[in-house]
Amino acid sequence: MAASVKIRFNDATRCFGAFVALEKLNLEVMDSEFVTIVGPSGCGKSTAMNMAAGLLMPSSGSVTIDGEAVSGPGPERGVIFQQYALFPWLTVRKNVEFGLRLKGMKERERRERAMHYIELVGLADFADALPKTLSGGMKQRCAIARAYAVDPKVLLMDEPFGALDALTRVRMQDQLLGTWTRERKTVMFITHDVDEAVYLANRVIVMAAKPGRLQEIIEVDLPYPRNEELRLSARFTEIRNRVWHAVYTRAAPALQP
Ligand SMILES: Nc1ncnc2c1ncn2[C@@H]1O[C@H](COP(=O)(O)OP(=O)(O)OP(=O)(O)O)[C@@H](O)[C@H]1O
Repeated sequence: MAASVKIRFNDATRCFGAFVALEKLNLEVMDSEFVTIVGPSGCGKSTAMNMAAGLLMPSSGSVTIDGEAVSGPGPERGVIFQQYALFPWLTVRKNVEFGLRLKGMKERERRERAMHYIELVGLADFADALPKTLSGGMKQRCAIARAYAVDPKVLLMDEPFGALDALTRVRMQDQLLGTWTRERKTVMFITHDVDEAVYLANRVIVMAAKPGRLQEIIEVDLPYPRNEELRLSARFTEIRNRVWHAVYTRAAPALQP
């Protein structure tokens, strides 16, 4: 069966006053696809994602999810930012249960469901811990479990691993891919890290600035599951170099003196 379009940006444009932050973005993200978005600072990555999240409305054009125009935030879209945004006074489990409580789920079911996702991200031993006792990587895993628990159709992730050290980051990438392989949500993931963009994605969306716009789409025809060996392969290096070239030579020409 052919994959259906999950998220569609249709000439999506966003201005702030006279400033064009994003110009006529046309992009289709397929159901169950993992796309990453890279590009220089200010190219409209977060603007595009916030429009899909319903946190920002297009000035013209539209963004649809399953063919329905996005008109505000909704439970079918899980949003994860670089800052972990956990409730500091709630334990890991209570944080993960939060959205389920809002949905009116009964306590027992809520607890079971929360624990399932807490185990999935490897935090079972920390279910009763408060966020302040967790490392950055653990907090972000908690945020991911919380997003997954409400069973969104789409995960929107804005530089979720940007604040993590290199080793934790690589581990988080593997864990996220493991979860994605099992659950097959549609994922849009913003990053500044070209290696991360290639390692995770089916396709890398390269954007350019002034005005923010789509520059190029690069297919990543590497098989899943992906692993460290793959990162060292000639094919990975070749694709990484293509993305690098698109971002740093074409989307972000050298700064003028
Ligand atoms: N609320 C706002 N008011 C005015 N300008 C804004 C607003 N939000 C974003 N912009 C501008 O729009 C442009 C695109 O911003 P956006 O945050 O989408 O870029 P980005 O590609 O995500 O950047 P970065 O990689 O630095 O996070 C930037 O020049 C930014 O200054």
